[in-house]
Amino acid sequence: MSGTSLDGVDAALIQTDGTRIFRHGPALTIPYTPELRARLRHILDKAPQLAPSDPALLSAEHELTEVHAVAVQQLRQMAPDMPTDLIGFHGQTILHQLGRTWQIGNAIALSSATNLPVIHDFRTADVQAGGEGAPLAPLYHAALLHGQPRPVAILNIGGVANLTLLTSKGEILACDTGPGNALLDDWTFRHTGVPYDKDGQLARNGKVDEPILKQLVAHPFFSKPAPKSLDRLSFHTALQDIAALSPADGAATLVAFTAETIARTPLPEQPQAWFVCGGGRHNSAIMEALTQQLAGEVFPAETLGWNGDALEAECFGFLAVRSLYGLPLSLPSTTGVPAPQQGGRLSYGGITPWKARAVLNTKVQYNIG
Ligand SMILES: Nc1ncnc2c1ncn2[C@@H]1O[C@H](COP(=O)(O)OP(=O)(O)OP(=O)(O)O)[C@@H](O)[C@H]1O
Ligand SMILES: CC(=O)N[C@H]1[C@@H]2OC[C@@H](O2)[C@@H](O)[C@@H]1O[C@H](C)C(=O)O
Repeated sequence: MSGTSLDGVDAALIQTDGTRIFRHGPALTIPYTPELRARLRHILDKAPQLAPSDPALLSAEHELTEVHAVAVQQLRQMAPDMPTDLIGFHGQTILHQLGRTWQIGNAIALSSATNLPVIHDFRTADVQAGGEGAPLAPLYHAALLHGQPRPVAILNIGGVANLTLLTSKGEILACDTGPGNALLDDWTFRHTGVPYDKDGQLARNGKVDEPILKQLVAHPFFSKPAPKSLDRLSFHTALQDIAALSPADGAATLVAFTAETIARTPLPEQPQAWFVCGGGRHNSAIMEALTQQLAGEVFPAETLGWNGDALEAECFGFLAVRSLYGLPLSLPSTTGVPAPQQGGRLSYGGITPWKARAVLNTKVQYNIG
């Protein structure tokens, strides 16, 4: 998984049948080099005008696929007792708009490099069926929350923030809530040259500009009921709105923007507990703002023994298995798709047919023609 923060590749091993989670294996992160991050950022800015054959795009895609291959190799070395059957490869989202979602990453090259089947392109089927194509983590979140007192939520604060609510009746409701860390990252980088506001230090020294915050949260997206999704750049104009503020006041205002839009998300029930994953939970300014604003208790994902930096990567392993079994990846209540939707595509580059067949035959009882 390489998320919208563009900070690098998160990889995790998981043992699952796509419904139950048998074992959380090791996880790791390989940061993108500042140079690759800058190139990806540039590609993201230009994505609506880019052709899939654009040389800069292909070269970045090649490089990020190599980082994924290294991540897989390192993970396998970390857990020699956990045989790896399948890779779930999300790729890097460079564009996400109504009716169009675009992740880059070369699944055939990853399969060739690792000698494993790869499931990728998780979002297209949902979008083609009329869904938002995101968020896709909710079915994994629901599996993780199995047995927890309800209503309960998982909140992911990545570049964009998204939540999954498991209602008292056990329904799974999900949406993107608004910005996570991405605006704060861009603002911090612009003013300090470092890629993110470590532990919220910059934001803590600032004061929220209430009139600007009021104007930012008035956007109709925030009062729209779930499901709904966002692009990394969806609220990027906020950086112009706060341009005249000091670096610290701007950071404080962006932290409040993230927390307040999470708290404002219209939900049928308020969760009694929120388990927070994603890099934003390391930002104590965000966590404190959430604790103040949310009715339920706020905990880092680690409270339940999870690795909050690995959940998204684990999710795409889980979804890869669901894809292989033909189980839905999304529901009307998670992406707005009209009916539960399968998804994902399988690539196996360079794998011998007999190995591919062996893997698939043990995983699904079906004939490969
Ligand atoms: N110690 C820290 N202090 C403050 N913020 C941090 C810290 N560590 C990570 N972050 C934030 O977390 C971000 C990375 O989060 P994460 O890896 O969950 O995002 P992502 O998976 O790329 O995004 P998305 O979930 O939107 O796809 C960093 O860009 C940074 O803003
Ligand atoms: C299009 C896309 O890549 N969206 C990401 C992004 O990052 C967080 C949020 O926005 C979420 O909707 C999604 O990622 C997670 C993994 C998801 O699909 O659940």
